[in-house]
Amino acid sequence: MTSPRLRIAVQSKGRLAEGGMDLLKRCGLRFAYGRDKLHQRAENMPVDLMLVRDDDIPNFVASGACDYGIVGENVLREEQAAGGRARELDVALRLGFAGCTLKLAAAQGGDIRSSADLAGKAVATSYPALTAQYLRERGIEAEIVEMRGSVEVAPRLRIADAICDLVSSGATLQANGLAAFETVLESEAVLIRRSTGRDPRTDAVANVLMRRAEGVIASSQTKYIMLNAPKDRLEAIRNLLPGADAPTIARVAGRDDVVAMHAVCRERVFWETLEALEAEGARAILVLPIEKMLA
Ligand SMILES: Nc1ncnc2c1ncn2[C@@H]1O[C@H](COP(=O)(O)OP(=O)(O)OP(=O)(O)O)[C@@H](O)[C@H]1O
Ligand SMILES: O=P(O)(O)OC[C@H]1O[C@H](OP(=O)(O)OP(=O)(O)O)[C@H](O)[C@@H]1O
Ligand SMILES: [Mg+2]
Repeated sequence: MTSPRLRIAVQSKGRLAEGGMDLLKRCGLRFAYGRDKLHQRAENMPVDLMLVRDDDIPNFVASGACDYGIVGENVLREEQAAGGRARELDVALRLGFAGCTLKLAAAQGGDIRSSADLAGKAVATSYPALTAQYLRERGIEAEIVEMRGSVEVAPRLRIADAICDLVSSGATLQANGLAAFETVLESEAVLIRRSTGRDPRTDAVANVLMRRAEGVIASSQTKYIMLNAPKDRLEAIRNLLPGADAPTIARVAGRDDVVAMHAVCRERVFWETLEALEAEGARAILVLPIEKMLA
């Protein structure tokens, strides 16, 4: 008897779709070019993708229709706060993209500046269970007004006094004259699965993909830095490298005063870092992307 194929639920279109497919491809999965918009069969591993609405993903995984799913943590936690089968799920891996924050916000310069000010008021949100839970935990009684989207217009329409919605750049809040005052949840894309009762055969395939995904995620946040450093500034330069393990030091042909330093930096390398390195005497600074990494 042939082994079952691993079924992963991925958003069909939207903010998680591209990042999810991109991650899976970088983990080595190859798909036949777009024959079916709702189902993609990997050619080189026993993996099928189900392309669905993101809101359905927690329940598809909980019910066993799919084995794993890629979804925003906000959607997972909302389904869990609402009760039901999503409570049988856990986060197998944090995926490091689609970062956003679920925040309470109200009119800039208005009377509502903290959750305590929401007593007796109305809060519009697409995340009614998480919002209610947050307020309940603080002993605040407020009315929840559920909206599917465009939540930021609610105060202007006098549907609600405040909102609880996702914020990324903050541009939507600002455009609507709103200011955030508290964070309900920090979110990013996550890989979810049932906590118990998984098939060990499909799980073995998932484990291979997760190990690769860890490498892809780590390498996308990691850079390889090469530079020439004056010998007497080595310690200062080394201390400026963000999240670097012990660097490699090598001789530079024909130079006694300078060495080459190579290091893997596990944190983002900003222009400011390069300028600070240069100020310490580093020269020929190269920042290279790392394509794959197994730690
Ligand atoms: N402004 C944002 N910046 C970054 N990530 C976001 C932002 N808004 C939402 N997200 C994340 O991306 C996920 C999907 O957002 P998207 O807008 O594509 O969903 P949707 O409109 O519910 O799509 P669907 O049609 O599949 O139901 C959200 O659940 C959240 O985790
Ligand atoms: O902080 P920003 O970068 O401005 O992003 C936040 C906005 O993005 C999302 O909306 P989306 O575009 O998905 O529209 P929606 O209201 O239909 O959900 C979210 O619901 C906010 O409205
Ligand atoms: Mg949705």
